[in-house]
Amino acid sequence: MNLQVQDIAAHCEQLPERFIRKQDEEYGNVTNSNASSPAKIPVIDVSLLTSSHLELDKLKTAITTWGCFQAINHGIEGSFLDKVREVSRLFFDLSAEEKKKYLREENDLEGYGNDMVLSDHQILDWTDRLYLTVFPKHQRMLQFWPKNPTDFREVVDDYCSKIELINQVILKAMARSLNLEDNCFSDQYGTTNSKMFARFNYYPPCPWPDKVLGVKPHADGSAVTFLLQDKEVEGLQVLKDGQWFGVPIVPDALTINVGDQIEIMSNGIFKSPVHRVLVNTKNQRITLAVFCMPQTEKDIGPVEGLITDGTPRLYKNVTYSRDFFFQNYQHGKRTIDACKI
Ligand SMILES: O=C(O)CCC(=O)C(=O)O
Ligand SMILES: [Fe+2]
Repeated sequence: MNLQVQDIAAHCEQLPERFIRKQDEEYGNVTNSNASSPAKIPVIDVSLLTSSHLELDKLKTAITTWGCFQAINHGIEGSFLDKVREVSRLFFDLSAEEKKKYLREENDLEGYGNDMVLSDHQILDWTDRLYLTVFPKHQRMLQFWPKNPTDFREVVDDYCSKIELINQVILKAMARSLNLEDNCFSDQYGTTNSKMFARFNYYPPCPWPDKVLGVKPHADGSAVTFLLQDKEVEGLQVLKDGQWFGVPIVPDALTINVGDQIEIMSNGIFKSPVHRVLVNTKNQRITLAVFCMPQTEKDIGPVEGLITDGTPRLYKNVTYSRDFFFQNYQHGKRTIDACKI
């Protein structure tokens, strides 16, 4: 039977071999060493992005260097963020039997389960996930949307609609920070059917925290990712200049990072950061990552206005699909490298 990580954490006395990380496993050109420092990830006041040049400059600096920032004053109440955390926790608190109603198919992402196994050599992440397509709405697979807690669906729907509004603000601000037309990034999303996926991540406490990773080093295949961190337990690290930095918890902030698709659209100016997750012996950690991106059928590519004699085009036009992402990820390659000219 396919055990979830939550079951393994509760019942196994020995760490199953499949989870043991290789200390020197490579992803792109990244080495997976243990060392890390606390990070000074920039904090951006979203409410100022429409009026303040200073804040726009801060945003630009943040995403050209770190590729991520902590967003405050984004318009979502702290009490509502707590509600989102609560329904996420209540779902993972359900019995194993109850959660299995939402189990994903073996070779599909949608639904509840641990790592999708893509190859025999794959090292598994110490995490269980619930993965849901949220937008476009007609592509929701409601059989995977928990009925319990009873307000789960409503809260997630509401939260994701609020995230979409923030996404629009951020995309416009990114464009303006480069003196481009407001809509130059959002236009590439297509007028309908742009995509949003929600991934609820559950990291059980782990008796062998040095031997596993919550999530292996990766960059997101999204355009922009919105992460609601656990309120108390840290674990996320981001790679900058070859060094790992811990991402601290900022109360009521959303941790926002650029994904590969904005790196491509910005012709490499904005960076899609490599990140990973560590786990600990004592505390479970629950996060919610929301991935926003253009409709899959649509080609994306660098914005014309950014291509000049001095700054030639760095990326091809590509259709950045989920399959395209996983074909590269499976072989320890960065998808963005396959998009380079
Ligand atoms: O749980 C986290 O802190 C990050 C999760 C993540 O990187 C992802 O879901 O892509
Ligand atoms: Fe990620």
